[in-house]
Amino acid sequence: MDQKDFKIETLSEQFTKKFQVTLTLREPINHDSYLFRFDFKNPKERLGMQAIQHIKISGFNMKGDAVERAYTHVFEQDGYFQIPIKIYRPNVHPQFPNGGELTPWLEKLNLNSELTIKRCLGKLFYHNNQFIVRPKLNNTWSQFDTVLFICGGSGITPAYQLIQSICNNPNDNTKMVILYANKTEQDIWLQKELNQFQSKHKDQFTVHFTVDKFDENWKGLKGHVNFEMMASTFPKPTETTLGVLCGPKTMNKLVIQLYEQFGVKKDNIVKF
Ligand SMILES: Cc1cc2nc3c(=O)[nH]c(=O)nc-3n(C[C@H](O)[C@H](O)[C@H](O)COP(=O)(O)OP(=O)(O)OC[C@H]3O[C@@H](n4cnc5c(N)ncnc54)[C@H](O)[C@@H]3O)c2cc1C
Repeated sequence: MDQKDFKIETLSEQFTKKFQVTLTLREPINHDSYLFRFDFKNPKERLGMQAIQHIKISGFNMKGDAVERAYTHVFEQDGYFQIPIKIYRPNVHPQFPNGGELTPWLEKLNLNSELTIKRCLGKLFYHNNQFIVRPKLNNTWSQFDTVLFICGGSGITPAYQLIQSICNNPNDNTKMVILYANKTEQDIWLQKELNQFQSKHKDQFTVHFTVDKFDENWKGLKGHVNFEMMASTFPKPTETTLGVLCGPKTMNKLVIQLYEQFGVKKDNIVKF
């Protein structure tokens, strides 16, 4: 697709059609997360979306009510795609005795079950070195020299999709720096893959991990993301700096304030 040909309306069918996929694999990643694999009926089919778009999975809560949630695939090949999913189990967190609505159902779903998904247009559209910020409201392509990311936990997946797309596009020299926050090192998703992107694209991509709890072997950053951490890891923002974020609600609220305080233009701050 060429930039000039892009119109949200032309993609509307892609984003309204619901279809069935089969859960074929659920491999543990750590204590509360799995890599889910979903297969299409047609072994040649793909999600075929631009970065950064997600899907919505429909399912049920424990009461049997229909629930829909957003997920971002991190890998796809002909016939299937994979998504890491964190499970919010009941009776784990004192504030949330019932756990999450959809993910406990996903954890218990039998392999080879069919489930319904649909493709969705996210808050940022990337194609060929250019972006549309908030594509539901705006049709203007912009170019950014630098993309800053602040992600927490499972919020890495949309960022990873964009990092992958930019690093794999030889015509895109956009610089990227990510601050990725987790409770412990075991909670970090895609650590190996992010480190590999950093080694392969030294001049373009830098990743910084920060964790709340650590032992004496931990070499990364420590504690919650704050202004000082941003100042020591991010380049000074300009008009063409994009600041993206994806994490838990309370973290997102703080990160938006931090980006503004750090000098990222308000219009260039995007929450996935
Ligand atoms: C664009 C986008 C892409 C996303 N991509 C992914 C992805 O690739 N992978 C992924 O895992 N998620 C992703 N998410 C998050 C996902 O959409 C769901 O919000 C998440 O799976 C929780 O769904 P739920 O119905 O189980 O929980 P909900 O009922 O929605 O409740 C979730 C909230 O309840 C609280 N909570 C409930 N139980 C617990 C518990 N045991 N411990 C701690 N807190 C608890 C937390 O505040 C948590 O945020 C994405 C979200 C967006 C917006």
